[in-house]
Amino acid sequence: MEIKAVQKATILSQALPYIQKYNGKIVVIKYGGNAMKNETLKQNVMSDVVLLSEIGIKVVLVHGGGPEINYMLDKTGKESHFVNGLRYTDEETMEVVQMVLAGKTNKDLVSLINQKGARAVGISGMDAHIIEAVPYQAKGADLGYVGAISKVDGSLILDVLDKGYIPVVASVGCDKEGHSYNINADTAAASIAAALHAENMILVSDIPGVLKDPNDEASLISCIYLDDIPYLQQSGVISGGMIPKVECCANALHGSVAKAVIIDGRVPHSILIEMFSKDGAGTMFQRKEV
Ligand SMILES: Nc1ncnc2c1ncn2[C@@H]1O[C@H](COP(=O)(O)OP(=O)(O)O)[C@@H](O)[C@H]1O
Ligand SMILES: CC(=O)N[C@@H](CCC(=O)OP(=O)(O)O)C(=O)O
Repeated sequence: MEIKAVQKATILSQALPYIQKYNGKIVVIKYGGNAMKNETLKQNVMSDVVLLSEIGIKVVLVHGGGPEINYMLDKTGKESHFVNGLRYTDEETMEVVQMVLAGKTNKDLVSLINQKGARAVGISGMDAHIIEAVPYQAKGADLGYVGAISKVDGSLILDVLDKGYIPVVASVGCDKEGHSYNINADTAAASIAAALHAENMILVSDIPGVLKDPNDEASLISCIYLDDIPYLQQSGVISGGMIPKVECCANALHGSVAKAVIIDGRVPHSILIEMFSKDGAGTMFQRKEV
């Protein structure tokens, strides 16, 4: 018992400088649908979010909910079709995406945070023009109502933070004519993190990070420099949902976010380990080798 207490005190004393570094700073945490499938895991991640807020860190929670969208589409007999990790989104699919993300998933997370003693405000990228979208058109792909982000207005999020609430943001955007767009949640997190000049953007998934071999969880790449990314893409090391994730980490760093990481939400307190330990967790993205 005594040894455990000493170990805990040591961990806390080592964490103190990091806790001080983040005080009053903005951290954007993107919570992906794959890491929401398990209730215990969800509770753990939300407990960490609440703890960060309690110690004076301004946490912005941006969330996805891909598996839940799949489930609802399945129920209505609609098949999901992905191109480079992005869901082809026709009008019917868009309705389901909006219902799931801005409705069920958003409010479930808000409720969990509130139960843990903090105060969360659930919004979507459509509120107060947070995410202005245009049709996504990269590489000649027509993905229907998938949105690329043309502008972010972070003022509502800043107001919510200043009042001591935790903003919980669903990744749905809107164009100038008021049409809804389906935004990949990693993309939404990176653009919001850049607009708010966040200290850290943490993408929480259910994999250890970027793996050299996606079938081998022990093959974690713990640090990726921006210059390494084209090789990882061209060689096929990253595919599917990892493509937007890696692009987003690069965009966040280009957009003045100090640090971007992909971590494993299945590891208890992985967010705290990432932020408050020397070695961090998962895969960290850096501008250049120093
Ligand atoms: N090199 C890689 N390392 C890890 N995962 C990879 C890699 N390449 C492709 N992937 C895939 O990317 C997925 C993570 O993206 P995604 O499913 O969109 O997660 P989330 O829902 O958490 O945003 C992994 O489950 C894996 O199937
Ligand atoms: C365009 C696009 O693909 N949008 C995503 C939005 C949700 C999301 O990104 O959820 P995860 O974080 O759980 O993957 C989708 O429809 O699944």
